[in-house]
Amino acid sequence: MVVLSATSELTSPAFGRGRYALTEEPILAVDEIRLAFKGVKAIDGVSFSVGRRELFAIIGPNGAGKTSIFNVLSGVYRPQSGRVMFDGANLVGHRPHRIAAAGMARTFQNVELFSNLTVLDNLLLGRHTHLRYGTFAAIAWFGRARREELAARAAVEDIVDFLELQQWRRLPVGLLPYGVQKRVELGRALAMQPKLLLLDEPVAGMNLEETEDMARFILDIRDELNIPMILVEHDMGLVMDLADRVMVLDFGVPITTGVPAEVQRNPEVIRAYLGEVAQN
Ligand SMILES: Nc1ncnc2c1ncn2[C@@H]1O[C@H](COP(=O)(O)OP(=O)(O)OP(=O)(O)O)[C@@H](O)[C@H]1O
Repeated sequence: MVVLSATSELTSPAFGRGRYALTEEPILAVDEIRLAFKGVKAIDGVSFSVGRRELFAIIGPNGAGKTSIFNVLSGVYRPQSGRVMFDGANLVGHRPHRIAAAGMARTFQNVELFSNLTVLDNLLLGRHTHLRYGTFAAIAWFGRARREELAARAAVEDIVDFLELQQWRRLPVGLLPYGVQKRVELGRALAMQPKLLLLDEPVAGMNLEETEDMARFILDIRDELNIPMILVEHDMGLVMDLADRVMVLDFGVPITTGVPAEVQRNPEVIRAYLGEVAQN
């Protein structure tokens, strides 16, 4: 597995002021969001921002509010208060499909693909948010419809190459090993040409080899495709190796946010989270 040292990158001239340079407007700025379910405070005043080249991780014990944050960002839940500025616009109150079309793509804890469709068709469905032709043009198959369809197919083939899915491209997704299905799901999110990618436990249930492959693809997405990401993941080794910064949540409240080396040393984090893991 590639091991990144976020601290050395921050001081490296190659990254200037770091991946979350304050001079650059962040792709995402979350301001004081709160969400409660019948008195249960799932998110209790959370603020953070994500830089345009950053891999930002959110960790915390079960029930800390990680998935709820993803659900607020992607429009599944509407927070009772707070703002979610995405590329300069407040997303609160927008429906999930509008947020996806604005450039926020998401993968899920459980594989959510059409298992009877091939890898290529699943990826083409991800691309669907970018097709702008109407029904008449689609039926007549001319002009813009044809051009856009050809562009979509070319983009999907690029993703197949990038994620090394060639050998499975014409097979139904349901027949593929779990680790490959998770990769196809990642591909479908990439097909949306996202400005920000939300990865919800991308290596959950994977064996070591599949985890290492996924870690490599995540780094390539950041470094070659220049797509910023938010990673929610229970695999601490993966988070500490990959993330530029980590936010630690406990009971819906951030305990700390910083580069992995700092976060790992924070006594409150050790007590609230890492300590708990160490005892298990
Ligand atoms: N739809 C819901 N209705 C009621 N309570 C909910 C709902 N969704 C989440 N919660 C509660 O909100 C809190 C945060 O849950 P959330 O799923 O966001 O945590 P998490 O950090 O993602 O946990 P895990 O690591 O187990 O996935 C928990 O107390 C949970 O029970």
